[in-house]
Amino acid sequence: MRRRKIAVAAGCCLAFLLGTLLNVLFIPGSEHPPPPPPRDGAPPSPPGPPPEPPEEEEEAAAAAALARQLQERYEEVLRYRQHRGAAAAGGRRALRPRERRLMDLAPPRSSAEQPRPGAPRSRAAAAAGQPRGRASGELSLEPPLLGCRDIRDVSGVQYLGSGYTKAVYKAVLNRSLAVALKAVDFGGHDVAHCVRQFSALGDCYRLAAYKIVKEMILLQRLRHANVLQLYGYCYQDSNDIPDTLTTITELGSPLEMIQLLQTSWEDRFRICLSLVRLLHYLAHSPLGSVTLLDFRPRQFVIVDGELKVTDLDDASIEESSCTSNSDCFMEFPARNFTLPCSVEGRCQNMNEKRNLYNAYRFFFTYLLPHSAPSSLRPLLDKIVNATGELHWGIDETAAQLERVLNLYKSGEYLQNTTRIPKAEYRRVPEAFIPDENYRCWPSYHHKGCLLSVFDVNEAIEICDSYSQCKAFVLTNQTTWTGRQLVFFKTASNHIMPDPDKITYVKVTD
Ligand SMILES: Nc1ncnc2c1ncn2[C@@H]1O[C@H](COP(=O)(O)OP(=O)(O)OP(=O)(O)O)[C@@H](O)[C@H]1O
Repeated sequence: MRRRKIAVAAGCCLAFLLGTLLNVLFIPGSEHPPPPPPRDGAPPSPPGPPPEPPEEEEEAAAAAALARQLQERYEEVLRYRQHRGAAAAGGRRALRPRERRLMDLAPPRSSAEQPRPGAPRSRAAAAAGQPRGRASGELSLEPPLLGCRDIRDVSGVQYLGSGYTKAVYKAVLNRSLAVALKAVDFGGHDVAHCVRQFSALGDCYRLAAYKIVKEMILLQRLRHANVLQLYGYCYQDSNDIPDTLTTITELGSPLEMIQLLQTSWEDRFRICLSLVRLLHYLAHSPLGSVTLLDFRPRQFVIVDGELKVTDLDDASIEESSCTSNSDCFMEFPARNFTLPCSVEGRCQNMNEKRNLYNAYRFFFTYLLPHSAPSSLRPLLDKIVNATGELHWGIDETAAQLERVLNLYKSGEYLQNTTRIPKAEYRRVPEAFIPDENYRCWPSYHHKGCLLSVFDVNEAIEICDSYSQCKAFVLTNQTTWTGRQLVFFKTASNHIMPDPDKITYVKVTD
């Protein structure tokens, strides 16, 4: 079972986090980075010297444990950097300078892997502007790549959030581009816990920074509309630690479930659809089937109404090995599943199914059926039930959600409903009613009743069903599905000219 993460209370650590980040951001990187500090986690000495006193033995054991963890994280990062096929076929190839830099956090194992003292620090940045071909195993950050110089003079720095390992800030670059800056949270649980255990800030920083390197590699390799975009990165010395890493990514807003529950079905459906498109991509990704081991809503952000995954440090491509079905046991708080063990000794589609069940329990049950158009309810209920029972894989689930989208966009979902208007309406072209608003739910406008409709008949149907509705105004604005936004009004006493709008006034009740 995965460890339970402890959220860092934003307020209490804000000052410290901000200080840390500002240090990271504003201490200019030297052109010649110092060699890495000596590792605290040196392996225990080979047999020969006289036995050490117990305290020193304990220290050596702790150092060895930390070195092991560093080595494991380093190897994990390598696995993600190298394409699976390439790793199996060709072994390791020489690293290009930019990749070299990314792997500078590696625990040195041989002289060949040691970061070279005196190597120009700005190498990665200098190479950054040049396009690179995409080869398997390559971490090529394509232009426009942002780097240290871009975040040296930022404005509007604002704390956004933090978790177990990282702290995230909003910043405006060049007074124009708002981005998210992510760095290891020195005050976070991960570093604090490690320092308590090993008293080695430098190596504890590195251990945590591997998570950012892994995330950065995955953001780079998993290219999809619902994966947050990586804009660049910066290595700078900070807090006596050389080469602290800050990533620069697309900015989103944290996903607030309570807020989402108050939005229109159309917008909630968009979140579910973007999640399913993401999971479909992850199941068939260039790295193999990727599972998100930490699937809480806080691992996602919203960008222009679309859901995007931001936290990838807990993503995994390992498919569990098995000798029998009982090895393929998936445990969730309210349900357990046993998946079949394939003849190749792998739990079949476990990564995909884990994602899907988490999508069901964290998203679909809350967001999909609630206040959906009544004719779509049976299909939506079927999707919720099938994913809750893991009867479908991601391909079928994605196909069914796309079907819902088509029914909704094409207006086909309205065909089964009886559409006989109760009242008569007078059409007033190029006209608008500025006031006479009433509130309704879920409205796109906080003061008035602004809803999306497929066509004028649907608007009439809505106005007929509200006793306070006496008129409505078709705007020239549309939602993400192309539906028209309509203001519903309590009266039509003041009609104003507006070339982009059409008003309909109820003439009989
Ligand atoms: N690009 C972004 N735009 C806006 N907010 C973001 C962005 N990336 C992350 N956040 C916010 O910052 C928080 C912490 O980021 P992240 O999840 O990467 O850190 P973490 O330490 O791995 O967290 P956890 O322990 O929950 O896994 C997130 O919960 C999210 O709300």
